[in-house]
Amino acid sequence: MVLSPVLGKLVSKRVVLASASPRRQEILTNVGLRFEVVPSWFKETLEKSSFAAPYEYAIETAKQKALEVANRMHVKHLRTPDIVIGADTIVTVDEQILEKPVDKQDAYRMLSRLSGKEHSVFTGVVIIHCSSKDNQLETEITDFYEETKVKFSDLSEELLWEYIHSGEPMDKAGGYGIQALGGMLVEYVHGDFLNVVGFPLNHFCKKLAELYYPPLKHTIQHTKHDSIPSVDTFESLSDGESESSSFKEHKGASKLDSPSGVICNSENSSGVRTGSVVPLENQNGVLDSAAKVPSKILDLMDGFKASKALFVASKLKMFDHLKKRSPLKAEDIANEVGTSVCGTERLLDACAALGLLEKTPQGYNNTDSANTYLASDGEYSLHGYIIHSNDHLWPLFTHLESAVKEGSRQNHRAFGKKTEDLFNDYYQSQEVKQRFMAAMHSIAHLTARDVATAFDLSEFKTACDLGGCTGALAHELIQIYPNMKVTVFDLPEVIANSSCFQPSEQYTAPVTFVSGDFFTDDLPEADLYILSRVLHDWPDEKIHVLLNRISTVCRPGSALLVAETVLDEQKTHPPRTVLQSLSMTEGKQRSGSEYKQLLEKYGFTNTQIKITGNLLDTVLCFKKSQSSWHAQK
Ligand SMILES: O=c1[nH]cc([C@@H]2O[C@H](COP(=O)(O)OP(=O)(O)OP(=O)(O)O)[C@@H](O)[C@H]2O)c(=O)[nH]1
Repeated sequence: MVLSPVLGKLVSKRVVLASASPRRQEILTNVGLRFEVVPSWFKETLEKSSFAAPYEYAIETAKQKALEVANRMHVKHLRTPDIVIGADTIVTVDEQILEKPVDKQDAYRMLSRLSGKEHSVFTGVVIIHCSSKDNQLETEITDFYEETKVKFSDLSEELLWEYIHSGEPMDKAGGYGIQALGGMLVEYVHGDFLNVVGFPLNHFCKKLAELYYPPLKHTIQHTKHDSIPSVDTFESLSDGESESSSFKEHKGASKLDSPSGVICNSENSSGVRTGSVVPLENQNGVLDSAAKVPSKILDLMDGFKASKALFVASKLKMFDHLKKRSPLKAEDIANEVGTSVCGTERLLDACAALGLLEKTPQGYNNTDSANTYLASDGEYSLHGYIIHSNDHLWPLFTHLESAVKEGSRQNHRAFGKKTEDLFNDYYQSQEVKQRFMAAMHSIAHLTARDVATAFDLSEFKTACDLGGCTGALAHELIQIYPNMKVTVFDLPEVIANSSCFQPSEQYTAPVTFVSGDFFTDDLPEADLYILSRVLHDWPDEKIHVLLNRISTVCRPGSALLVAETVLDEQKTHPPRTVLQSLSMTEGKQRSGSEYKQLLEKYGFTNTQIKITGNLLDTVLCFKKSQSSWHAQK
């Protein structure tokens, strides 16, 4: 796999695409980049005549779009992204810049100018690395542009108007979409096709490679850096926590003239070359193919060890101890948690190797991520979900072979109980119940902001989160939409245990908790119903009952918001969700078109899907009027 490592460097980062363009989202999603979409509010009104060249205008517009999003996220949502990507596509012909047509006449004006001629398409792209210092947003901006030449055939008036009436030109630079009907107008394309569509992917990957893996200084004159460097060089770099510092080191280093100032992936952190790597490098600082190892496969082989190390360190509350007091030596932690010193030291070293802890001569410290996500009182603690993964999912996955052979969930093998009995257990044992709720709360709290902001929900005055468990999403909704009244509807046993998960702050409009079973009891009235991480869990018969009931209580114009991870149409992405299916629940994960189809069956229309690039995507659909729904059935 030659392409992914450079994008893989972004996996552990909060990446935001500051663009409403569905094409940009698709291009980046298709190559496996996970990102959040936050469309920019920057109005494209810069004075074109003040730029010496059209590409400067495109770059500046892209920069303003991205900066607006970075600032807004930092100030308004108190969430500083790691990276914001912005882009702007323009067309130039006869020294004029064409953007998106404002109406059909404007589209006509643009397309008739392009008819029979060659024009240029420029996309300016900006990558902003953000950080927060003393609550101030700090940015490092990288920009570039790409030009592609496109020639149109002579367009007859009839063809031109037929194309305009298709509606395609309206949201596209220059008034055409080369990827669809507009492709029929094109005689030739010289350059990157995706640049015309709105995002120069090839140049973007090269830019990332340059940023994250600058070539060794002493080899620069030998290196024609026009392709994405080879994989193993990248993969030998660590991912995760240390990434941002490695980016800074590389950036700083690339500005230095002396080769000794370059910190590269074949040097250790003290700048000393590691013996085994040096002799294997070719002139470009890239490992020779004879020395290549299948890193990805090796990582997969070892993945279970890493998971278990994380689970055990979490279960033993090592991250909690280190959050309270650090640095701590292995003996201190062993004493606190009652484990052997030698075993504890090995586990702590493993956690340091995985980038979860820092090891210093004074002892071990939590990384920032460990404080935020792994300590049980961390702001976005995943502790509950990690314990659930260890105690519940791990035993199930050890029986994966039987699960695949039999095509069924392996609760009987893993826990000696049938699925139904195990489920009932959840609501009998207080400890298991709390553990399960803590797991659900971890994920709901972590994803609440994404789900609540994927669409503008301010038009809804009342919402009901069906199966809303601890109310994590409900609390986020009332924070973002202070005029909204939110009800959480869940089983009585769940509601009875939800009080310990409530945030300490007081809200003016509190969340209302109502107990009931959404398969049998009356559903509270609401303008917006929410099903977050519900549908994938249930078999079709149950989903039929649930959606039928929601559809019946939903008034025309009311809406349903579904939060799930939406699979790509091939159902191989995102891998986390595809792997989740292996637990063989009776439910299933769905693609965007499957959700759309499913919801339409129950009278929901105008389905919009937002791929957030994070843990949960969202699907919003509206209830049709009864008459039109029945007419269709
Ligand atoms: O052949 C094609 N050419 C252009 C496009 C699409 O056109 C728009 C260009 O507009 P802009 O760069 O201003 O981007 P917006 O859509 O307004 O989104 P932002 O939120 O990023 O400003 C872009 O969507 C291209 O994809 C096309 O589809 N085909």
